[in-house]
Amino acid sequence: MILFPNAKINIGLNITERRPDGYHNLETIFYPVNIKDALEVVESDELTFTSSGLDIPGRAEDNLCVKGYHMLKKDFDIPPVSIHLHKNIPIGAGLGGGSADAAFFIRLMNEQFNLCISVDEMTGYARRLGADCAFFIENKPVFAFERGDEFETIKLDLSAYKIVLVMPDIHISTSEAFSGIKPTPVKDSLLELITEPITEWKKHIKNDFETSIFKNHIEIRGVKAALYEAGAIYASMSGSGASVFGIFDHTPDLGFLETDNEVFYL
Ligand SMILES: C[C@@](CO)(OP(=O)(O)O)[C@H](O)COP(=O)(O)OP(=O)(O)OC[C@H]1O[C@@H](n2ccc(N)nc2=O)[C@H](O)[C@@H]1O
Ligand SMILES: Nc1ncnc2c1ncn2[C@@H]1O[C@H](COP(=O)(O)OP(=O)(O)O)[C@@H](O)[C@H]1O
Repeated sequence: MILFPNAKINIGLNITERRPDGYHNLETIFYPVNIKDALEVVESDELTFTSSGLDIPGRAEDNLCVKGYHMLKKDFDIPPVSIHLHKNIPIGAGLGGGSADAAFFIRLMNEQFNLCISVDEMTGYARRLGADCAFFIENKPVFAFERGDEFETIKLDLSAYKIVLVMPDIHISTSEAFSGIKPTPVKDSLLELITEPITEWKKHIKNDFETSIFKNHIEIRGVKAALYEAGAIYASMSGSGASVFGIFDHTPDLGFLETDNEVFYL
């Protein structure tokens, strides 16, 4: 069976406090976007993992799909499988690509081997693999809170707009990004701010990672400024970076960004 795990963007990201477990409480909007990997699972004599497309740092046994397999194997009588991942979603980008693969792997195994795992249980399994992994089980726009793994569904439909995603040649790991953060409580919750017209978002909706990441990587700040100059209604770095997205009411000409960055018109 083949599934196509998609990326997400974060619209707003407030990191509010450090938790005793070493994680941070945060609030953000997760919104699914149309940039996808391809994930294939075939029953086999032994567990194997191969990949094509973008290079994935780290060993195959540390891939989140393989971790997902071992996690499920403890609780279910599943056969060995050959996993093939074609990687297209940029890595170290704040797009949750690895988390999407892991969540789609759980969904795929559930369907392929009739494991009868409920959506709530799949969400629980996904949460064990990574904070934003749980979002990709239902894969609908949500307000996320606590570690970013508790959700409230929101009505948000950006299909009338053009979303452009720009990936500079810089990769930032999530833990590196958290090291530059001083948590701050929020005045106005994103759950309220997101209901304002998109034209108002620029004034109030921010990503707390931008301050420290922009200080260390001035090029990323430049990409965001360029998106606003090109007419974006709203632009922001996604998650812990390094990708930046712009929301437009038309398809912009961003040819000038394409020499130094990868640009996706979604
Ligand atoms: C912070 C976000 C916002 O979208 O960053 P992105 O990865 O999407 O950029 C995500 O929730 C990340 O989710 P995910 O990438 O699954 O995080 P994990 O693998 O669980 O954690 C990686 C590391 O990030 C830090 N971490 C992550 C989530 C959180 N709420 N508090 C944290 O402090 C921890 O240091 C942890 O060891
Ligand atoms: N299926 C996968 N796809 C991408 N990265 C993966 C995968 N499985 C494990 N990883 C690891 O996760 C790291 C990317 O995580 P992170 O920096 O949080 O990225 P992102 O910006 O995509 O959320 C990679 O460096 C890689 O070592």
